[in-house]
Amino acid sequence: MEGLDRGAMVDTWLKKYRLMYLGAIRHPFILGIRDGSVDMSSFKRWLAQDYLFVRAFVAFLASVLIKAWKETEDNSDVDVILAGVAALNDEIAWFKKEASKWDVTLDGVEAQKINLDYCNFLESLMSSDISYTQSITILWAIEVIYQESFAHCLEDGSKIPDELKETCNRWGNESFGQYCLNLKNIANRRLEKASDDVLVKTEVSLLRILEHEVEFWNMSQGAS
Ligand SMILES: Cc1ncc(CO)c(N)n1
Repeated sequence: MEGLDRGAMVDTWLKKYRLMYLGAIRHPFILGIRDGSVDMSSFKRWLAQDYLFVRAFVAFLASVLIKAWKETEDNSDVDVILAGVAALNDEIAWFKKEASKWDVTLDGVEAQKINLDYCNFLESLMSSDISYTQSITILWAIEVIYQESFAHCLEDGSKIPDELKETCNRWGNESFGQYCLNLKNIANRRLEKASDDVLVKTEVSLLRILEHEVEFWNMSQGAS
């Protein structure tokens, strides 16, 4: 794609798909958490389903780690991803603790169709046929949507109920924001040198992630 400034490919895409992106990071479910009107049964459904999603996400992250190890020269990308792996370890423990606080059972909970579809898509992205450039960009997209969604809940004027503050902090905190920025910088650096084929594949999968993320919030509010 000659003539296109690829220095900040990810930012170009965010502009191009701004409305869809806003649909994901300013979803009514998130706005409900921010203003305290969220239906607690929706929150509990989200909690159990997201736990299942995160278990699949662990495997996806491991696949990105392997690609980074194979395809990068120094250790810096691997270190960024490894920090993400460590954070997911904490996250899984947090889900278990949070679920018991809300009397939500995680063992034996069944994934809803929307969740299964998303997990299947994620699994297709774990294949060794998918380039490191595409996977790191997808990793960034999945993380930044949660980061921007929950950071918005913490911004001025929010009325989040006390018992949901921990959830918002988990993804809305500054160090998670820094992690997302690190992922974004890696993605931009890789995309700058990517072939047109990789660029097209990455853009298409990025759009699908946006759709799956919106669907995931819809599911939390009862869609099936
Ligand atoms: C559905 C979904 N997307 C993104 C994240 C970020 O970790 C998550 N936990 N769940």
